[in-house]
Amino acid sequence: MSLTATTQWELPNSPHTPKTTIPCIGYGVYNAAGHSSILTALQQGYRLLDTAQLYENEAEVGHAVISCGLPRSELFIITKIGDPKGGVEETLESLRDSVRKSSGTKGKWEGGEGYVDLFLIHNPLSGPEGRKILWQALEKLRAEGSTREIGVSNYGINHIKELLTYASHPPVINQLELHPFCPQLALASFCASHNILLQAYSPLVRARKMDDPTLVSIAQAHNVTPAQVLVRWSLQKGWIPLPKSDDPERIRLNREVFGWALTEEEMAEIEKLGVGMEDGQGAVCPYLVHVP
Ligand SMILES: NC(=O)C1=CN([C@@H]2O[C@H](COP(=O)(O)OP(=O)(O)OC[C@H]3O[C@@H](n4cnc5c(N)ncnc54)[C@H](OP(=O)(O)O)[C@@H]3O)[C@@H](O)[C@H]2O)C=CC1
Ligand SMILES: O=C(O)C(=O)[C@@H](O)[C@H](O)C(=O)CO
Repeated sequence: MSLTATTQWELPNSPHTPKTTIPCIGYGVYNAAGHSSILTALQQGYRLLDTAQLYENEAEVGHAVISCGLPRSELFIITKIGDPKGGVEETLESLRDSVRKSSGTKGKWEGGEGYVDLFLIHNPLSGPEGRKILWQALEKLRAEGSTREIGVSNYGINHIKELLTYASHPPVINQLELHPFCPQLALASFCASHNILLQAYSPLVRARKMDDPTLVSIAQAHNVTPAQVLVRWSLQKGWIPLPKSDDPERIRLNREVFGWALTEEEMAEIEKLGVGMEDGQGAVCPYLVHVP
């Protein structure tokens, strides 16, 4: 299948018929400057926005959803919760608060129409009991229609195996740090074998490798930037990259990754950059997939 700017992937583990689809690229808002950057991203064609309780900008995402002029059905809004707020019911209230903020409107449980498309557990740090409370609250949120899908982030193989012992449906997505310097090969292959799609966070390696000679030389060959090579590599791996920028020109360019492709040889050359970094040595975020 050829990739285009409007390609959507089906979520194989979606419990819905037809299965929910998700844009193949998104805009991440961690540390983003706010409403104006988010609106620029939407104007430039991004339709997926990735926020979190931690980022303290869910309300700015909600404001953009309401003010951007696009039909809500064209947007895909993701948010995340880090830890439980007591038991399942208290945690459900916290999830609902996020839905209200991120959708910019009242939620269904209070007579409104607000919903998000995907709610993730941000990381596995709350331990086995906490993770179970979070998932049970998320299942309730999905059951009432306040999120279409639920999933995880920074989950390692053991966390997913644990989740599968009590989940009514497997997670649709695992959002991970994924780029050439953090390839997470074993985890990526485990997720693929369980139909869990991968979202690639920090796909630009937080701009730390823009002068890497391999990336620079491949970028020159295609008359693009090293950032575009990183995003295109991620797409061709079958992941959903979430590049972040506050610069309008970079926001535009980071998504100009269609209509050209990396060759198999270039893909393999970039893959080699991660040899020896399979256990997270090249990670730029705290490496969480091995926490108990
Ligand atoms: N689930 C999780 O635990 C995590 C999720 N995420 C998600 O992933 C998103 C992206 O990850 P993030 O960590 O922000 O890192 P990215 O890899 O997207 O890098 C962002 C950095 O790269 C710079 N940059 C962007 N475009 C270019 C370019 N074309 N050339 C040079 N520099 C550029 C940005 O600066 P500038 O703005 O000035 O352009 C910024 O400093 C987050 O916003 C968040 O949504 C991120 C981390 C953890
Ligand atoms: O962006 C996120 O979702 C994160 O959890 C990370 O950015 C994390 O907070 C971090 O990078 C701390 O340095």
